[in-house]
Amino acid sequence: MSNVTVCVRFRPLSSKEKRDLGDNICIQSMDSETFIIKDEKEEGFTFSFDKVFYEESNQADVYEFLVLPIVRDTVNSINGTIITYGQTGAGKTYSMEGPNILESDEKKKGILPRVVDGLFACIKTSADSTKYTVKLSMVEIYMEKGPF
Ligand SMILES: Nc1ncnc2c1ncn2[C@@H]1O[C@H](COP(=O)(O)OP(=O)(O)OP(=O)(O)O)[C@@H](O)[C@H]1O
Repeated sequence: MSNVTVCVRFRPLSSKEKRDLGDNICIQSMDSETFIIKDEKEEGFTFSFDKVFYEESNQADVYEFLVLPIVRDTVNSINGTIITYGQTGAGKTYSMEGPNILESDEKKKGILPRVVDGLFACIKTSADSTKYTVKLSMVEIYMEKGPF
């Protein structure tokens, strides 16, 4: 795997989307790395990623595959960055924070609270007596402007 891991995540349709558009989706899953999008003429286009998180995937799946390796590297002084990218309503905030940044439901909490827990859990179990300084920053780029 390269130094950059690129995944795609599908979110479930909202009740409004189901009401307005029905619950047909144009995605056909091939496997955990590949899916096909069918256009209105039923022509299929195949896309592959390091991992595809389908709509039934949960926050822990995303954390374990994508984020935990970065957390582990960080404890070994290797910088890491996690970027969520997509149109409005795609699910960036949900993946990063969870349904609410103060989410206390273990299953629903997003990447950010898991990173903080994971980072300190890794430091706690590290065998040697290394002294750690932890710095973490978050930025939002909106309309190609920022960081905010
Ligand atoms: N994997 C998911 N499972 C369940 N609900 C989800 C999931 N991803 C997103 N949602 C829901 O979809 C809605 C839109 O998601 P979210 O606010 O995260 O989008 P966003 O990409 O951050 O949008 P914006 O760019 O407008 O801030 C929210 O109500 C969120 O709770």
